[in-house]
Amino acid sequence: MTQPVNVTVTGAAGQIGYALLFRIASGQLLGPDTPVKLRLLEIPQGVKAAEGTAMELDDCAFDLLAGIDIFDDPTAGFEGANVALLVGARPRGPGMERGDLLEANGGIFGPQGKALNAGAADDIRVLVVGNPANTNALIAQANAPDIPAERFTAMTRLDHNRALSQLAAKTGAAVSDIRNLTIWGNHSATQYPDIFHAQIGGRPATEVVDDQAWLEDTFIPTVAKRGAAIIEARGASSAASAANAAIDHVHDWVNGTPAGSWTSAAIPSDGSYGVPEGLISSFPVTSAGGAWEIVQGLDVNEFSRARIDASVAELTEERDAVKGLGLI
Ligand SMILES: NC(=O)C1=CN([C@@H]2O[C@H](COP(=O)(O)OP(=O)(O)OC[C@H]3O[C@@H](n4cnc5c(N)ncnc54)[C@H](O)[C@@H]3O)[C@@H](O)[C@H]2O)C=CC1
Ligand SMILES: O=C([O-])CC(=O)C(=O)O
Repeated sequence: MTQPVNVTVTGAAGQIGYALLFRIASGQLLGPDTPVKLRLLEIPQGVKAAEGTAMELDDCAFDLLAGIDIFDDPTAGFEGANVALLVGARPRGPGMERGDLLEANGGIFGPQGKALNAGAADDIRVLVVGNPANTNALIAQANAPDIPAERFTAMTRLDHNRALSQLAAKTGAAVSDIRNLTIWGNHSATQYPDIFHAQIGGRPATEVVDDQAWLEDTFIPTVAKRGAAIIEARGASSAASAANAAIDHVHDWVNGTPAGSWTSAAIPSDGSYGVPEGLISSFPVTSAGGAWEIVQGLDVNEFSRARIDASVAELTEERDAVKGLGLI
């Protein structure tokens, strides 16, 4: 029998946690042959609810679930972790931008970075979901100097999936016919969903869409502001779709992306496409052998350049702000 993989989930008693844990335990995160041990990390007030969720996980009798432990101490929670999903953080409410959460949430990720550094397994892979995700990932990474920097990533897969779905609805194509969309930049309203390299059924997406006004005035703002639209409609921020995207991100990171297509993830920049080295920014990425790689050599037109630059400028401001707060 394969050794179980230790998966630590923070914010396990929250709404994303509730949508996520059952899917991890059923094998959707790592695949149908990999048993998992869940390590649920909560704040003390969240432990009782996490215990309730653990009871329900038991009641599913998942074949692949090799154990559940619950912690309120990050050092214990990340001990031996192979995969860490950093979800636990405050969600925004109506009228807020995700960056407004920096002060409330930034303080969570330094201690968690230190705890990961102290005790996580050598192959640790970290996905930050808690907002503002890119900059929180930067904070965790800065506090974990012994972990390779590229193991810290932030989630823009939900934005990517939203863009796929909007483009499918506009063109009547199946989602599976669409390839090589990209989300660039920050998981915020400045993100840039780029269809200039995308293909639909083998044809350039721009040619199939053939509607620049829709691209500028509908597609880009709909994708970029979808989180706020969900909050407005549901009265709470997206949960099941966020959990789904976290599953997609880690699944592809560990198991690889399909040949001939890429996805989007926020990973540390190596300076590609003019994004300052070290910023955790969303790129077109493929994964092979358990590592993300930025797709190279794409032409970036003027329209795209301006939008990528604006989102990267916001990331730079957030990095400077957390420097100012002494978090990195
Ligand atoms: N990157 C993305 O695409 C998305 C990010 N998010 C973000 O994910 C985060 C979580 O959202 P929800 O689950 O809806 O929130 P929630 O409020 O339902 O749950 C958050 C949970 O985290 C726990 N928590 C708080 N501080 C913690 C700490 N230091 N350690 C461990 N647990 C802690 C809380 O007790 C709570 O149970 C929010 O910041 C939200 O904005 C949400 C949707 C998409
Ligand atoms: O919008 C929010 O605050 C939650 C989130 O990140 C999303 O749904 O993309």
